[in-house]
Order: sequence, then C-alpha cells, then structure tokens
Amino acid sequence: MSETTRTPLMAGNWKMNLNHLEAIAHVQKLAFALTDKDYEAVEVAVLPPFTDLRSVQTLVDGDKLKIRYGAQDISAHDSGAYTGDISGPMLAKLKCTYVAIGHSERRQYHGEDDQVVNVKVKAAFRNGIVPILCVGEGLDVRKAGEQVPFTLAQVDGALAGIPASDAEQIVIAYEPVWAIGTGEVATPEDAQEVCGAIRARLAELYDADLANKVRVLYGGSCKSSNAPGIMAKPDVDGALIGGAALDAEDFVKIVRFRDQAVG
Ligand SMILES: O=C(CO)COP(=O)(O)O
Repeated sequence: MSETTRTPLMAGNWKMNLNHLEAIAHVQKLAFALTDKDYEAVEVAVLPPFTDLRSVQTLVDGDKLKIRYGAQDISAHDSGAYTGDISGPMLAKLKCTYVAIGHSERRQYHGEDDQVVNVKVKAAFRNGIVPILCVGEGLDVRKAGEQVPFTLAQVDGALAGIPASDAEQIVIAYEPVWAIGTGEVATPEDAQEVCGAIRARLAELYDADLANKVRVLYGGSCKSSNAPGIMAKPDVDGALIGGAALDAEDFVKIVRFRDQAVG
C-alpha cells in the first residue's frame, strides 16, 4: 500500500523522566531548533509525565508553538473514585492531542491486558484525544517467529467495538519489546514486516481507505543514526522515541530524517 498522504509523526515518549521545570527547558530547546519547514514535513509531539503537562501546555499556548503534546496513559473512567488515575476530560482540558495506550511498560508493570487497552482506547476517543496504541512482541515470541500473529491479536483486541469514524484517526506504534531501551533496534525489514501486517489488518477490519490513512509508527531504540533506514519503509510513518527523545539534538535530527543518508 502506498504512503501517499500520511504525514510522519515523530513522538517523544519521555517515560518517567524530566520534572516540570526540565520539561519547559526541553520544549524550549525543541522550539528553538525546529523550523516551519520541519513542521511542514513532519508532525512533532512530546508525551511528558502527567505532572509536566500543564507547564508544557502553557508554553505551547503562550508561544503558539507547533509542537503537539499528549499523555502516556489515560483512565478508562471519566471521573470518580479511581485514586491515582488521570481522566480523559482532564487531559482534554489541557488540550492534549495524543495519549499513549498499552505501552509495553504499562502492560508489564501494571498488568494491562488487551481488554484494559480497549476500554482506554474508547476513553480517549470519547474525549477527543487521539490514541497512540502501542503493540509489539517480546523476545520469546520473536524467537518463535510469531511476531505478526501476536501483534495483530493485540491490534484486534484494542480495536474491538471501535467504529471506523474513530479508528481512522488512531495512531498505532509497533514497538517490539526486545528493542525498547536495549539499543537493539529492529532492522528496517523487521519493522516493515509488522507495520505492513498491521496496515493489512486494518484493511480487513475496516477498509483499504481507512488503512491507508492510519499512521503506523516504529518504536524501540530509534535514534538519528537508524531512523532514515526505518522511515524509508513504505508502511512506517514515523517513530515513537524513548531515550533519544530526551536528547533534544538527536530528537531534532530524527525529525529531519529525510536530510540524512539512508544508512
Ligand atoms: O518505548 C519506547 C517509546 O515508547 C522506545 O524506547 P527507546 O527509544 O528508549 O527504546
């Protein structure tokens, strides 16, 4: 399938890093470096910890920055007795564009399964926030060669009951768990295999038009040195970046992946 109209999304997942003051400094660095040309070519987003979001919003609003931002998780519920949770209406009030859902660290450390991910995807859409749905296999699954069926089962689970009018806006990030924070990046071919399979599944679940609209990202040890090769693949429409997103210079280089030779 062609990549014709999809604008790549480069989203920095800060995970549990940078307090609200560091967040302001970091976004200022990005804002200083990024140009209108960058924003025309690529959509740029940051996903800071909850405690940073108000500061980031104030900076982005006040200076009319073109950087988008979002959260790393969302409650399945819109309000009530859910101690420690943050709701969709709260994120919408802070003008979050995106929310990451089902990140492997949430699945691993917080026991989130496909059913939980599904209700969180619904909560995001209910509140006008675009989910960045994270999927991907662990090393054992990869070694067994089962990465495609495993990842597609996660996609099926997350999208159960989601109408096409919502699904066409979703972003799906393929993040093989064995590549996250390990320095062991997937090859461009590995990324294409699963990202292409995800798009084909969207065409089956919905239709080819919708599948052609949805951005499928790669995540896992993505850096400026390996981004050009991975982004050159037809079904990879950007990246979800962890460690390298904390380095403003490298993150900006990833945004400018087209300026670099495919290595
Ligand atoms: O989990 C990730 C982004 O969500 C990827 O993390 P790293 O880029 O640090 O491997």
